[in-house]
Amino acid sequence: MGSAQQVLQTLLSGSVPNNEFASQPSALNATSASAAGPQSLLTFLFSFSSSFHDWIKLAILGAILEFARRTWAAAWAAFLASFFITAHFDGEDECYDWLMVFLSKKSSWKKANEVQVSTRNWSSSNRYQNDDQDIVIMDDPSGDLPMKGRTLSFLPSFGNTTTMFYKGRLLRVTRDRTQAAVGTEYVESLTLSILGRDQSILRELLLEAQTLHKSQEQNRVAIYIADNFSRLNMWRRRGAKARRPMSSIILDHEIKDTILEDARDFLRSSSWYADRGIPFRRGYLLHGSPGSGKTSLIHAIAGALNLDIYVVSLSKPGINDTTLNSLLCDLPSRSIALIEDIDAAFTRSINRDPPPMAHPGGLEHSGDMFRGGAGVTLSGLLNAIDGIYAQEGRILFATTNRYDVLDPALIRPGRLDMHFEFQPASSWQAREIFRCFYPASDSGSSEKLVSVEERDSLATSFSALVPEHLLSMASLQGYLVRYKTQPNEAAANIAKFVEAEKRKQERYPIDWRLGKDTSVALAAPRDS
Ligand SMILES: Nc1ncnc2c1ncn2[C@@H]1O[C@H](COP(=O)(O)OP(=O)(O)OP(=O)(O)O)[C@@H](O)[C@H]1O
Repeated sequence: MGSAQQVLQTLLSGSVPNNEFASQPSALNATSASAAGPQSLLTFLFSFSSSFHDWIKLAILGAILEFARRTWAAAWAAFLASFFITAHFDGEDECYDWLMVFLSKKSSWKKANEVQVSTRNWSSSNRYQNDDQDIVIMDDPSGDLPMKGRTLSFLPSFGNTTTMFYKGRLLRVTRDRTQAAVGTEYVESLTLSILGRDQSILRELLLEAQTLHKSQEQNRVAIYIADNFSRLNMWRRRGAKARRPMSSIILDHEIKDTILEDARDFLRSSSWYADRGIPFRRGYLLHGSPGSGKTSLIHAIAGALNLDIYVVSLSKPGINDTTLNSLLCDLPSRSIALIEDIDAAFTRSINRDPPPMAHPGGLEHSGDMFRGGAGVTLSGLLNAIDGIYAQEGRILFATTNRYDVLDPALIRPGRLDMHFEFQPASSWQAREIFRCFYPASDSGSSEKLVSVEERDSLATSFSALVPEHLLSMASLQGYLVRYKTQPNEAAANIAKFVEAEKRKQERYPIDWRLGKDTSVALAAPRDS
C-alpha cells in the first residue's frame, strides 16, 4: 500500500528521478526525457513489483469473471431459445396494441410483484392522450378499484420479465422502453416467449389478441395521423371515434348517397379496374363553406364502409414531397386517406399563379397561402396522389374551403374524380337539424320533450326564420346546443340569433368561394 502511495506521489509531482537533466538545454531535455520516460516508468513498476503483480492478477480475474458471465448469459439465452418461440413486437405496430389489450385481460398481473397500472384505454383511445369521449371501459382485473368513468388496467412493467401461462404453455412477457433515435419520445417494445417449438401457438395467441381488440373496436373508426417526427414518415394511430350514422349528416341526399354508393362500388371493383388497366384509386374533393359537414361526412362514410381514416395535413412542419410520398405509399389498401385543407399546400412553390404582389398588402394578407412553411410542391403532391408508387385500393378525400385556388392538374379526374360543393345551411337543413335535436316523445327516445306534431311545427317555424345559405350548420348546431332541452325557447329566439349573425357577417365579410377575406382576390374564380 505504502509503495503504491509512493508511486502515486512521484507521478503526481511529475518529477523525473534523474535531476541532472534539469540543468541541460531544453532540446536536449526533450530527447533525453523521451528516452528516459519508459525506462523510468519500468523502473518504478519493477521497484514495486509485488503490488503491480497483484493488480495484474486482479484485472485478469475480473476479465475472466466478466467473460464467464457473458458466456453464461449467452448460453442460457441460447438454451432458452431452443425451447421457446420468441416474438418481438414494436410499440409502433398495430399488433402491439392487440397484445396490450390481451395482456390487460390476464389475471396473472394480480400475482405479479411489479406491474404497470394504467387508466389508458389500449383498445380505442390514443396512447398519448386520453380522450374521455372515446373510452370503452375495460375489465378491472382486481375488481375493487373503480375509477370515475375509467377503470384501471394492469400491464407488464417496463424492463421486467413476467411469467404466466397461455393454454397450458409457459409464456414469458418482457416489455421494454428505449429512447427514440429522433426526438424525446420513448419507443416501446414487447417480447413474448412461449414454451414449445410449434409456431401455431403463437398464431393462436395473436389471433385471440386481434379478435379481442376488434371486439372492442366494433362500431368505431380508427384514426391515424401522419407522424413525421418521432420515427420518420409513419402513420401513428391517434385513437378511434364512434361511428357516426349517415342519418346524422343532414345533407342533400344527392351528395351523401352519391359519395357513399360510389365509394362502395369502387371497393367492389378491383378486377374491373385491373382488366382495363386503370389505377385502382378513387378521389373525392369536398369543398365549400366551413362547418358545413365535410369532415363529418367522411367520418360517417368511413363507418359505413368499415374503413380506417389516415389524415395528413400538408401544412404540418416537416411534411415535404418525400415524406408525403412515402406516407401515401404506406397506406393500407382498403382505407381512406384524408388530406384536410388541401389548399394549405399552396405555398409559392406549388401555386402556378404568381403571388398578388400588386395588391397593396396582398402578400401579407394572404400570407398563409404564399409564405413558405409547407414543403410540398405541386408536382410532389401530384406524384404522391397518383404517381407510379401510389397505393392502389385507397380512397382519397380532400377538403378545402378555397376551391378556386386549386390547380386544375390537382383536381382533374384520376386524382380527385368527383367534386362536391357544400353550402351554408338551407332552410330544409335548418328544419332537419332541429328535428334531430329534439326527438319527439313518441319516437321511442328516452327524452320526452315534445310530441311529434309539436316538434315538427316548431321545426317549421324555426327553419322559416333561418335565411337560405346564410348560417353554417356548425353555427346552427352551436345555437341549438344552448337549448338542449328547450325546443320552444330555441324556436322563439332564433330570429335574434340570425340578426346577430348577420351583423357579424356584415362587419367581417367572409366569402368562402373566394377565400377567407373578400378584400383579397386569391385567384380567378372557377365555375363551380
Ligand atoms: N350537414 C351537417 N349535418 C350534421 N351536422 C353537421 C353538418 N354540417 C356540420 N355539422 C356539424 O358541425 C360541426 C362541424 O362540421 P365539420 O367539421 O364536418 O365541418 P367542415 O365542413 O368539415 O368544416 P371545415 O371546412 O371548417 O373543416 C360538426 O360538429 C358537425 O356535427
